[in-house]
Amino acid sequence: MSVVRTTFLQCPSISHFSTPSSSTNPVPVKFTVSCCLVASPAAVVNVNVDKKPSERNEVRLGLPSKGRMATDTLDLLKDCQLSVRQSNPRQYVAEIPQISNLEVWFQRPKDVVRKLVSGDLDLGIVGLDIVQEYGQVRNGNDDLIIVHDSLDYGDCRLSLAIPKYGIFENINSLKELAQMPQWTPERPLRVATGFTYLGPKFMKENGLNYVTFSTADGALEAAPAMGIADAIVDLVSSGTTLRENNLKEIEGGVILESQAVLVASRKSLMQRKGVLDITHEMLERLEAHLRAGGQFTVTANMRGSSAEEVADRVLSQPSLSGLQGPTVSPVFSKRNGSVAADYYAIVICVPKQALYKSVKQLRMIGGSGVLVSPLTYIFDEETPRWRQLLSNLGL
Ligand SMILES: Nc1ncnc2c1ncn2[C@@H]1O[C@H](COP(=O)(O)OP(=O)(O)OP(=O)(O)O)[C@@H](O)[C@H]1O
Ligand SMILES: O=P(O)(O)OC[C@H]1O[C@H](OP(=O)(O)OP(=O)(O)O)[C@H](O)[C@@H]1O
Ligand SMILES: [Mg+2]
Repeated sequence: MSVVRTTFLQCPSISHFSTPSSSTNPVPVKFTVSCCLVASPAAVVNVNVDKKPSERNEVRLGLPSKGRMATDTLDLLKDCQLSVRQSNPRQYVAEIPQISNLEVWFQRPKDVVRKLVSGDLDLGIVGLDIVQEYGQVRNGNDDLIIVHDSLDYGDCRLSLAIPKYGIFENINSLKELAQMPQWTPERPLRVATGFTYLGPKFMKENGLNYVTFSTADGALEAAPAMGIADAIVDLVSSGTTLRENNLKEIEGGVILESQAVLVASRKSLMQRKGVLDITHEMLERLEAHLRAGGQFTVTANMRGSSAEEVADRVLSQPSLSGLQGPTVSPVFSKRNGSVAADYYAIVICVPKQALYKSVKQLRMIGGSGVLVSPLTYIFDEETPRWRQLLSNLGL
């Protein structure tokens, strides 16, 4: 018999228990809620308050209202020429003037996901960890669709960590942790986590049977040293917080790699007018911007007998093929009264990491006057993510 029990360390407004279950049955969970709900005055703005959610005509995008994702999300949208216009930082509704009929709602990341599930939002940008934790992906339910899975910020991982000291000193893998004789039904492994769905699911899937869970709102890394827990499941990025609290990650202990994602409600995509078009536009802009972020445009002059001969020289170098081969144009000059092209200008896109290598290769084949500029957007043919979304929707 396994023990998977969840109690709260702090802020005991919600108690959350589960009864012991066999490993094949889902854990029945009972919630006891003992808090009062207070409507936030700022959330009651004069937008559609008299309409049922299904009756609204506007498309709604949920963005993180606070925390480390908030600014980065606004910056990313701005870089895609989708600046969010918020008349007052305390107002939770805003607009993106570039996209008509779109309302932006600022919410806590977990509420963005909950509201996507409930149909009160249509699109959202949050961390993948939050989508997996709160997105009801739980019962094989595919209400939410990840439209863009790597927005290139908010990188972190959800990881199990244990103390470096005491009985854990020589434990370096999940397998070793599971095999420790200390864990029994009477004295289970105590894990503190804010991820009360993903944490227990991971432990169960990995055969850790005698485990009990508790949760807190922050500073989880203190729980082992305080004697409240043996291990924690929390987000890690640089690893500094773990290190400073004498904790370590172990082999096999990464539950999820996360970064910011664009997520949509399947129902909205299929049923609400305008959602699919707005999703397409956002996806195109995001892809074009993110793709460009990794590249420079490089131009150089090269002496040659013809455009083909110059192109041949450029293509002989592995780092100079660009996105679709080089653009080669004649540079005309007047000599002895007649116009001739002795030089050619070449334009290529080069991955940022390969810049110096590319410049050296250009020089080697006779390139001079090399100019390097940042790229803002690369709009390619229809993005694979769009095709994937349509096929996911059966369209
Ligand atoms: N250390 C980190 N490094 C990078 N990204 C992180 C880190 N911690 C969290 N994130 C990402 O940022 C998201 C928001 O985290 P943030 O800490 O801002 O909010 P929160 O922890 O839910 O709120 P709060 O800390 O105010 O209770 C997370 O869901 C995750 O995707
Ligand atoms: O690996 P690191 O770079 O040290 O980051 C990890 C820390 O970042 C997050 O906490 P956050 O700063 O969001 O504070 P919180 O505990 O209040 O959420 C997370 O909960 C870890 O504590
Ligand atoms: Mg945090």
